[in-house]
Amino acid sequence: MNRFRISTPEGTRDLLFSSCRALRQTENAVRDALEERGYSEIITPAVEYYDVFAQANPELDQDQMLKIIDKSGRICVARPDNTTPIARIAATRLDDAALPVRLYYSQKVFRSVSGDHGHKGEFLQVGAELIGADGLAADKDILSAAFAALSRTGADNFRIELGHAEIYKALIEELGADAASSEAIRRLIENKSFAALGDALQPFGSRPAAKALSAMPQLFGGIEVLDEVETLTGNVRVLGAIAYLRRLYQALDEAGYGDRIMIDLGLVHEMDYYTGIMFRGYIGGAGAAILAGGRYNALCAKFGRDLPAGGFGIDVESVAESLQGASRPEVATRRDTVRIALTKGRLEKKTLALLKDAGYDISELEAGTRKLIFTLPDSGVEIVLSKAADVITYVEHGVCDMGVVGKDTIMEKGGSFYEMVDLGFGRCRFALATKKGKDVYGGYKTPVIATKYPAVTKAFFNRKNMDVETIKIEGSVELAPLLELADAIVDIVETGTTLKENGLEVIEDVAPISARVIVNLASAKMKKTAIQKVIAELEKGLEK
Ligand SMILES: Nc1ncnc2c1ncn2[C@@H]1O[C@H](COP(=O)(O)OP(=O)(O)OP(=O)(O)O)[C@@H](O)[C@H]1O
Ligand SMILES: O=P(O)(O)OC[C@H]1O[C@H](OP(=O)(O)OP(=O)(O)O)[C@H](O)[C@@H]1O
Repeated sequence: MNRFRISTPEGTRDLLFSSCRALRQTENAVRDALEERGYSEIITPAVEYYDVFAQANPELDQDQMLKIIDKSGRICVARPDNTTPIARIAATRLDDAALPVRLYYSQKVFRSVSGDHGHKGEFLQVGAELIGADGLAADKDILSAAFAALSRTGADNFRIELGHAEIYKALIEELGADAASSEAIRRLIENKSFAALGDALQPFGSRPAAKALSAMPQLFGGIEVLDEVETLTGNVRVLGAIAYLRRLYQALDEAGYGDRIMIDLGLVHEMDYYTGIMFRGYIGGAGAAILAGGRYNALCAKFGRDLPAGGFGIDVESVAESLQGASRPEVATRRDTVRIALTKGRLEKKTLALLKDAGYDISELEAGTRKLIFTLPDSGVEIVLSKAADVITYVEHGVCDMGVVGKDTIMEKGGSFYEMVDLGFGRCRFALATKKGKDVYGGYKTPVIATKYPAVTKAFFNRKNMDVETIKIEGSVELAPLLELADAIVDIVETGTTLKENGLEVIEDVAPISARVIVNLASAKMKKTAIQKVIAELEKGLEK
């Protein structure tokens, strides 16, 4: 263990001096705002039984829970979420308390993260829960607390967006899709993948629910979005949810928060958890939501007491970091710039040609220098050149607002971002290939598959219910079966020339590939107009 004596575990870090002061200042501001609104603090154990989270909140990914085995062999987890233990307490220890009860917490949550991604494995959350109350007044109470808490931190550029769980639920039920298609459609709405969503809804023809669902990824922005949806569907549950959001907006506007409210009707994650309004908060300089909350009327019942409830949690560390950075001049510039990460190599030329067609001055990029960051004159656009996987990293962390990257890299690396446009160039495919005439599936031996894309390969064979052994190869993967290291390969095939010239052949196609535009989750909201403009210009170039 000597090796690890000077480092901290993946996703954790020490905070010293000014960072501590900034964090505590933000934390205390949020706490004060909640105390003033009548919320009382509770503290729950840092370690709880796994069952608390597994049964109550199946949305929490068990891979991401940091597990600990106690002396009796029972599985415990470092608290991955603050709301679930509070629901446990509300349903059990507070059964004779007068309702509603307003609770708040200021404590860490923990996640098991893999190395080198820069994802946090522990963060301090301050949040509030209003338990035993339902309806407009209760939702207004919770959201007002969220607005008041963020205002109290001194942040001047934050927004909270509202959505409603009922909208997707009602439309997908009206559509009558099976469970697998419903989940595929939900994912595409969540990722704002307009084009792919259109394809997934194709089999449902011109059904009104299909039309309304296909518009969902685009239904975000100001309050006018609510008018739009009313022209798209006559579904009474959806119209009820829209009318409710309108009333809630009005109530919050009267309380002085109208300017800070955005709408996103494509908020569809954690569907079985949220039962009514859902909301997310964003702040300039943070690449992800810094606040998340909503109504979860079914949670307390999982602990034996049926109580309506709603609440939110704020990632105070990200808020503090954003506030600390806000005074730097480059941060102010970033607010008005759209920074695009381009994949160097095959995809670069075509993307630059599209930008040039759209009227951007790319002469500095054409000059063939070794520079990596370019400001396109008089456009508010910056270009960053990077390797494919890094495009995702930069966009995910919000240091670039958008990126152009192949679907192959997206499938292999995953991550949290919107995949907004299929640019249609850089076309190729993932395929399973082997030496001519070889039977990869024959016999009882576990097949060995060489690939640059182990995650894609495992997912492919998983869908086939087959166990394979993968070996990661960095390039010219075709060598592996020729050298008898592997039975087959999963690799990119474009013309098929490389396979042919090496005596290999495709056994099966795995997935089609093309270049995609990805957008950072916070930038999509905070810089919507500027980003939509760039996207529209790229798309216009494609039509030519
Ligand atoms: N024949 C092809 N081989 C590989 N990628 C292709 C091909 N045709 C299109 N592409 C797309 O181009 C993207 C970039 O490919 P490129 O080879 O330029 O980068 P890379 O594979 O990351 O680089 P390197 O070859 O240096 O590892 C791929 O991610 C893929 O989406
Ligand atoms: O079907 P084709 O048109 O022959 O193209 C496919 C080949 O191109 C890619 O390799 P690349 O040239 O990027 O080299 P790499 O293997 O080092 O990534 C891919 O990995 C295949 O080897």
